[in-house]
Amino acid sequence: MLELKHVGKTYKNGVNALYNINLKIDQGEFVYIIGPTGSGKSTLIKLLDGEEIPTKGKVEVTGINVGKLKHSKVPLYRRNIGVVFQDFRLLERKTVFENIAFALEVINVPKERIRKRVREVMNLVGLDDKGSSFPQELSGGQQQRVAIARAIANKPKILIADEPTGNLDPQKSDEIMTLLEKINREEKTTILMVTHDITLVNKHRKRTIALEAGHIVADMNEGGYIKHD
Ligand SMILES: Nc1ncnc2c1ncn2[C@@H]1O[C@H](COP(=O)(O)OP(=O)(O)OP(=O)(O)O)[C@@H](O)[C@H]1O
Repeated sequence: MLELKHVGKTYKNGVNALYNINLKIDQGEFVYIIGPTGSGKSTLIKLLDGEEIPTKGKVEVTGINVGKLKHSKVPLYRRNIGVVFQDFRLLERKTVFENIAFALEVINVPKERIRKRVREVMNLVGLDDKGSSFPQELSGGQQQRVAIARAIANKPKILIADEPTGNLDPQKSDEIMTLLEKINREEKTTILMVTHDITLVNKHRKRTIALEAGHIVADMNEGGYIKHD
């Protein structure tokens, strides 16, 4: 479902961010991407969502050659991918319900379907009773749940979670992991999670891809990565 073949990325300023990356991720996998700062994790994600174009090789996602997509086709392609960030990025003036609904409104989903799906994902993330709350009225963990609900509302094939637990305490981080595992299981979403949280990686063991200075230095099926930045 996702394949990188001999992918290299050199930015315009001459920085080499990735070298000869070969990687295959199957539908339904849950994969961690770890590595020290500057190792190329964000670049890898940007190549997947079409924000950046590889300077070498081929990035293929759901059969689409992402690096060759026309600019005008990128928004439609991105509907395949949901993204969650460390800092939640919710719309402060909209309620929880509206935040999630908005993601569907912008892609012209009919109103009735929006209502149904928003209720469904609010239930999935355990926030049935928070529809009319505003983001500031929620805890960090709850805000991240809303961001996750919004990211999966249109049933993307891939969910990219970029340090989703970076702003949360260990217990809340654990709960978010459990939620992501449930989404992976129930919605069959392929999940790529970038993280610095080695405790989580060691506790919720999964395939773990480690980057260092633009190279894949390890790809471990059962995780259990013990190394410090
Ligand atoms: N837009 C850009 N232009 C030029 N160089 C860039 C750009 N984005 C990233 N880089 C460089 O590419 C390399 C990889 O950066 P990247 O952001 O992918 O690392 P990262 O692993 O995501 O780091 P972090 O954990 O700090 O987010 C770094 O040397 C960085 O300075």
